[in-house]
Amino acid sequence: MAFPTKVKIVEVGPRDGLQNEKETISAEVKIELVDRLTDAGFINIEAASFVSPKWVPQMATSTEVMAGITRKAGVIYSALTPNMKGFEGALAAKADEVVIFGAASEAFSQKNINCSIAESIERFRDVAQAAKQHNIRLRGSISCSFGCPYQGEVSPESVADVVRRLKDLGCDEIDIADTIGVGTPRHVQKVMERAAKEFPLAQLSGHFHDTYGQALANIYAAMEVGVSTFHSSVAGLGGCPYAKGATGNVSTEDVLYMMNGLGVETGIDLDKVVDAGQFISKHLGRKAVSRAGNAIAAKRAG
Ligand SMILES: CC(C)(COP(=O)([O-])OP(=O)([O-])OC[C@H]1O[C@@H](n2cnc3c(N)ncnc32)[C@H](O)[C@@H]1OP(=O)([O-])[O-])[C@@H](O)C(=O)NCCC(=O)NCCSC(=O)C[C@@](C)(O)CC(=O)[O-]
Repeated sequence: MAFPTKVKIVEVGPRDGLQNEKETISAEVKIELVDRLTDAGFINIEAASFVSPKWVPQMATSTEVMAGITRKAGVIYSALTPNMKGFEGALAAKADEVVIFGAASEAFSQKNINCSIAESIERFRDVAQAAKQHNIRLRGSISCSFGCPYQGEVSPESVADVVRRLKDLGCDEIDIADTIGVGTPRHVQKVMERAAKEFPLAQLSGHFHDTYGQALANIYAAMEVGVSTFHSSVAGLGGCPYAKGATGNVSTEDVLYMMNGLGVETGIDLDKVVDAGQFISKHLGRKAVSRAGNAIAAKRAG
């Protein structure tokens, strides 16, 4: 498989990045963040999550955020929808894509969405049908594809099994997620190649957290086997509420810096992403978790 010359970067900072923040972030700040990211050129931004506010309080403003953002034609604004209640919220908020999120680990499925993998697929079936009826794009996400904080090892076969089930539900894209950032490059290639036997490689994406500092290497390794869609988070925001110790997604600024150096097209303006990263980091009162973002900001400051 040829090394991609062009990649799609899905910006997940406004959802995955912010969902774990303890202090409530106002809808206005989230809206400004999404608008800055739209202006930077992303064609897919994960902006909201229609989950129980008791489970993830930070996402309770999702309706306001979706209503307040300035949408650009052609940009897909995605929202997480674990069940029909979530789907109804996303539909009312005019999400362009809904995300059903399961896991390759039974233990994580229980902790994250309070049901087994098989039960989750049944819940997702209704969401998938509704999404198709309303012509809304459907994405599936598979947590713990490289390891689980509760059960440890996760086999490529377990990932492939969930990929097959999500494919049967009609997903347009499927994310292979390293929730706790334990994957390493050869492992990533093995899992991606196995997943690609079940679902077209062009519609698979890599969602890497950088907990063990492997995310950029893992992205490069996934590109070597032909994966061309990746998730990242501005300023390296994030951490999963149900994966203790998990740090943020790989930082978007770092990914873009690497892609620019490789001459791989992204369509995204790195300088504007650095600005967005500095904006949200300032708001959160801490430094961005992005080597490239902080280096560029420091260079600009002289
Ligand atoms: C899935 C549920 C809802 C099941 O939770 P449950 O308790 O089993 O659900 P339930 O159907 O029994 O409902 C219980 C209560 O929740 C309400 N409820 C039920 N559904 C909704 C909804 N959609 N929106 C708002 N409220 C909802 C429902 O109305 C009821 O309210 P009550 O009567 O007690 O007042 C719950 O477990 C949940 O919300 N979990 C959140 C999980 C989550 O958001 N995790 C983080 C995102 S996943 C992630 O970050 C990983 C990813 C995608 O990034 C990839 C990776 O890196 O791994």
